[in-house]
Amino acid sequence: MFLPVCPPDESVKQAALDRWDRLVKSPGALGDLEDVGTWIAACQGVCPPRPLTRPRVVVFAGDHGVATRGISVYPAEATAQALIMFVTGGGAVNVLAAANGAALRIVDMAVAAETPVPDEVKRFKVRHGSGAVDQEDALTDNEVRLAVEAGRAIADQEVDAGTDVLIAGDLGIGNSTVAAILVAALTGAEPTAVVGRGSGIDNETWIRKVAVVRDALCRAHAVRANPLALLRTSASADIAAMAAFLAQAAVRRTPVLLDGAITTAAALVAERLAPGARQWWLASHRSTEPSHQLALAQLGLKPLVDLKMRHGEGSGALIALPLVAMATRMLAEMTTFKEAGITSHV
Ligand SMILES: Cc1cc2ncn([C@H]3O[C@H](COP(=O)(O)O)[C@@H](O)[C@H]3O)c2cc1C
Ligand SMILES: O=C(O)c1cccnc1
Repeated sequence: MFLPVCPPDESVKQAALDRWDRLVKSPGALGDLEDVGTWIAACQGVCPPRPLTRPRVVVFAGDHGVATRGISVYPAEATAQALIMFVTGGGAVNVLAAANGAALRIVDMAVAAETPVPDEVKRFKVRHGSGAVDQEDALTDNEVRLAVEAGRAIADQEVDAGTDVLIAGDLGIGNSTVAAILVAALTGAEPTAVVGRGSGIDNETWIRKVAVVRDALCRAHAVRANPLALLRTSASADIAAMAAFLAQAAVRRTPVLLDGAITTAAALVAERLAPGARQWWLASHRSTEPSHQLALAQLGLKPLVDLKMRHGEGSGALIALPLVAMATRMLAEMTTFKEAGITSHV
């Protein structure tokens, strides 16, 4: 369904590692940033790497039937209100995208309400709200196919428009419940181990959320080995599109900064849609959601920063973007010991 994923360039990776050690600093002095710069160079297939100048963010929005189970601080209507707010500006993602000079695209995949947003925002809309996955499938076979096609097409459009790094963001009340279900289904973790505070829920709501995840897991169990069937049964149109977007970015050899619990749950499924895709992804930050930790562990990714964020929208990835951009520039632009005429004792 997805073309094979080629790994980032191994010989360029070696050239980058070699270059870091010739730059005017002691070996390893820039810590994890050296790995980040090396990764960007290997993704670009060139060392020194080009500076990151054309980041693009895509926010995938949709409602989730489980929101009616009382598992969020916010009512389901907040999704549509936040969607309008993103389109007009004022969300964290708007501020952070602007601060980074990143192009921002908002995509309504399955928001329940009709909203006065431009047609292009709704162009890929699959339905009005995805099914409540504790009791019914999120999508039909046709809808999951449309959502995956949308995610793939959006990745292709963004890559073809010229980008050097992509970010996916999420919007949808109840989506931390759906993320927890997917992570539990794919890691075998218990509901109590994946369920967190989401938008800030209290203990009583947390207990309800665990029960919803437990019920949904019974339905997910039979299909967990089949990523498309899992998306249809237990995800949503927005998360299905996000998974396809992450997979296709890797197919198109474009690095992606993952955000928090929701994008990383989508990434867990995307790695199964397009094995090896994870080599094109960087874990930007560590969300406070426990499902995020488990998903990152399965993907073998280590978060760059931990600011105790749990916001989604791509906010954690946009916070990490300047670090990635600076690591890339240091690898490209710092002078070498030889050029500077500096010698060391070793
Ligand atoms: C105004 C607003 C902006 C948001 N931006 C991200 N989220 C995040 O919080 C929600 C997930 O938490 P839960 O699973 O507990 O509902 C999602 O909308 C997610 O995108 C927001 C939520 C709200 C209300
Ligand atoms: O980790 C996240 O991205 C997250 C956590 C809670 C709510 N929304 C997003």
